[in-house]
Amino acid sequence: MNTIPKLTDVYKTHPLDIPTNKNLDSFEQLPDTYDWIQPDSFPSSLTDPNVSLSDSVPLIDLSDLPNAPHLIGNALKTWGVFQVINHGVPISLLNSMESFTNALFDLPSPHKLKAARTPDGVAGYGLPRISTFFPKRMWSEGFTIVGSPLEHFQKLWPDEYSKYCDLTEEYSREMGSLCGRLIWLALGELGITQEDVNWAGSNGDFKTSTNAVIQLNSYPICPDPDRAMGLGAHTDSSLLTILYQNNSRGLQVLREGNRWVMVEPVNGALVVQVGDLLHILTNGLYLSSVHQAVVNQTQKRISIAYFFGPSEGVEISPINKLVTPTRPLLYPTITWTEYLRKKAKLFNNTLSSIRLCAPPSGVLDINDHSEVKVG
Ligand SMILES: O=C(O)CCC(=O)C(=O)O
Ligand SMILES: [Fe+2]
Repeated sequence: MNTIPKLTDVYKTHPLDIPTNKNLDSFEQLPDTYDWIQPDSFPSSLTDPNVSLSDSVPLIDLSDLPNAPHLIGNALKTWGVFQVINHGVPISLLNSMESFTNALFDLPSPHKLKAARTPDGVAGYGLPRISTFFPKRMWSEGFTIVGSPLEHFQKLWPDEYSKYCDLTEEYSREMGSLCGRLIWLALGELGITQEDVNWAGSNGDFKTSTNAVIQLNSYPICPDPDRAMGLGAHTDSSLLTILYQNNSRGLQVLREGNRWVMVEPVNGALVVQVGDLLHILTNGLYLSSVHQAVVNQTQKRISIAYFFGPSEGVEISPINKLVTPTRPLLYPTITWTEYLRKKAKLFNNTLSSIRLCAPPSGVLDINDHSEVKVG
């Protein structure tokens, strides 16, 4: 019998019953329940003077050789995020995924609820799981795909489900191979080779040792965007996340723990973010990106996040070569499932809760708010 806990079982021990939003498009005024009280742990957002106008997230051309790997390494050490162009994922595929995502969220509410996520499940339609950690509701809805979406898609599109299954499968394949490529470029910059990562598979392609989750997000037009929040500040639990936001602004990343920077949309670009597990794998050298999504009054926004992580049962620990006398072992060995279980309870305190010793300076500690100015 297989006793390895499954990713889809993460919430079995910690069910969260999050009621879905009313149809957000119908509100002419922001209801009080969505009037966002700035969480005291991070600086506030759009209208905050701390939103930086001068800093911008690195934009890297993957075909720019031999410079790209070095630029990636630098971006991940200092920002934990970059945008990439010439990434090799066909623009037509990105366009199709965007149309599909719009089609999904444009379905009438009762129809979407046929594929609602259960309180102890991971996949399906619903509010962001992180909603429970914030005092007010978020101006967004989401749909999570783990493994095959067949059952849910059959409920949503009884006649057309197979074309959407094929589309998400192709998207997953393309994103998976891009993630593998990016991870090796990023690790190569730290002097890490395939021999140092024994779980990557015999030819290092991660094919049998990784898992993925696709998160579709929708942010309807908001009557009072300065008081609302699309998705509260968080880090992703993945190794790497690739986000497609097309031409719509909304994603902000926390820079040096004290100011938000808007990730300005670039045509055809993908946003690459370090997740908590890559931060652990690199013994804290690559920063887990703290980010949030804000909303706007003029244009509905969608985003598509692809979370790339290790398969169930793969144990992640800091790579030996990255543990030195000046950089002691920061994190214990942990699987993605174990990590997600902790995160379901501890949210943004998870990394610091498992940390084995104080981080050397330069490691972003999302719980160290001493420098953070609260709006
Ligand atoms: O919509 C965005 O820009 C961010 C989405 C995100 O951070 C997530 O799905 O984890
Ligand atoms: Fe995220």
